[in-house]
Amino acid sequence: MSHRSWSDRLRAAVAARGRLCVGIDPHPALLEAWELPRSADGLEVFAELCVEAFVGEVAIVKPQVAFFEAYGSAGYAVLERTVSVLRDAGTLVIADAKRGDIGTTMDAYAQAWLEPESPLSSDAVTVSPYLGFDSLNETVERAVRHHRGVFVLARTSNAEGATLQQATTTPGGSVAQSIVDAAVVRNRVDPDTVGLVVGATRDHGLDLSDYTGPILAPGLGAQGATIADLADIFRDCRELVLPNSSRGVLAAGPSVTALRDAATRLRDDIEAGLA
Ligand SMILES: O=C(O)c1cc(=O)[nH]c(=O)n1[C@@H]1O[C@H](COP(=O)(O)O)[C@@H](O)[C@H]1O
Repeated sequence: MSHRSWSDRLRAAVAARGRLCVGIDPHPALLEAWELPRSADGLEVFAELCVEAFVGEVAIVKPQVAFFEAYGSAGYAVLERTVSVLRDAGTLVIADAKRGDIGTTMDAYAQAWLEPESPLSSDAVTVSPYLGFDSLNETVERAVRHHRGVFVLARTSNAEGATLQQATTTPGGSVAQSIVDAAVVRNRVDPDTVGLVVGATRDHGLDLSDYTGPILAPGLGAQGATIADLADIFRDCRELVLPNSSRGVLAAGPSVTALRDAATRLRDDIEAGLA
């Protein structure tokens, strides 16, 4: 794969095809709506239709690992094929695996998602910093070595995140802000490597003024966030806001044309709304 930095590859992809990150989240209800079996075979067709619809149109695709893992090794085999077909076609892949553990174990997760020779090798992976930001050090170092990215949960889109993420730390400031601040420091060494996850569903209350890296912003559509919300919530840092929608786009399937139209319409609306 390319030896260009993650930052260069991400910025070039966004410049060419916009900021939208479409999710591949094969919920059982969606398999049913698409008249596919709830099995690894159904998953495979679902993923193939998504790939056909999104490749060449959107910059980034984010498969939600949980919906593949639910089918065990057969589901993982589908995920491996999906990730590699997308990447071979020049679409950036963020594996939404949300891993979080002690550093040495995290490094094994990082090996799975970020090592070039791994069958699950992706351009970036989502991780949880809630075992301590420094538990991610080995993961971030591996990402830098292989020109990949890491997206760290800061302020998530779900209501339940608030009590933990908005709690005040010993030095003062919220837990979520401490994650932002740690990302700012780490990115001074390797720009853009540490991305943040900040939900689009509410005002995050974060000071993002020193942060210039990518922000994955889930919550559009099914969780109720709108493009106007994005424009408002991220008013000072729109350049690398990567809005994510999964069910909001996937509801248009199973027609490849309808899926592609839903994705390109949303992509164009986002570009207009965040201009
Ligand atoms: O990391 C994520 O992508 C994520 C973080 C977050 O705060 N909220 C959130 O919804 N997500 C993921 O983003 C996707 C949102 O899906 P939809 O609600 O269908 O658009 C799911 O795969 C979630 O797991």
